[in-house]
Amino acid sequence: MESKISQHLRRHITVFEEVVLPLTSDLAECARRLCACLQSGGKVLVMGNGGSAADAQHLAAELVGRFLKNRAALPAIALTTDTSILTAVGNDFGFEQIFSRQIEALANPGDIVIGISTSGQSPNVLHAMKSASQRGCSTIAFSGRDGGELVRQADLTLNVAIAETPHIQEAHLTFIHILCDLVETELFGAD
Ligand SMILES: O=C(CO)[C@@H](O)[C@H](O)[C@H](O)[C@H](O)COP(=O)(O)O
Ligand SMILES: [Zn+2]
Repeated sequence: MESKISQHLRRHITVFEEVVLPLTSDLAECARRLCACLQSGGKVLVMGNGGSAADAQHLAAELVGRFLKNRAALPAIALTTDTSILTAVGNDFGFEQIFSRQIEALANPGDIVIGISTSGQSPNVLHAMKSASQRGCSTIAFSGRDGGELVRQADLTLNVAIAETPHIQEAHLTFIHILCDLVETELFGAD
């Protein structure tokens, strides 16, 4: 058991050193776009499946509530939480439309739409990113492996180019914390 634990932790460290650290300037660009969007009255819409749905909710919670600072609420919506919408749209229109339908209902030009997918191939995320672009939103992908179709659709991509889903997800969660930290500091100042 101990060897399995150290194996996971060693791989985590390697991934962060070799794959995540080189994404520093992309993360900074992502933070700049989020700040510009929020400063001009836009909002953030975020989605993903499974563990990435949890990540989407984590990001929205830290923007609406707080990351570390007590400050004004920031507008962010996870498209993964309303089970009535998800079941009605999934049942009546198809699972690939559960996020795109909400984009059609909620997204305005200038909003940022973030799609989180470790494979970059989930049809419901791809469909929503397409709808977002058509509505004049800026799109950001958190992806993995070769980025899949998602990176071809997104305006900006943070791709964790490894094969293991759990390690990709661990990197995505770190992106979320770094971005919340940068947005909070840029918009509300360092303490
Ligand atoms: O968390 C995990 C595996 O670590 C799973 O729940 C995983 O998120 C699900 O299989 C998702 O459906 C995968 O979707 P995606 O990341 O390829 O878009
Ligand atoms: Zn997981």
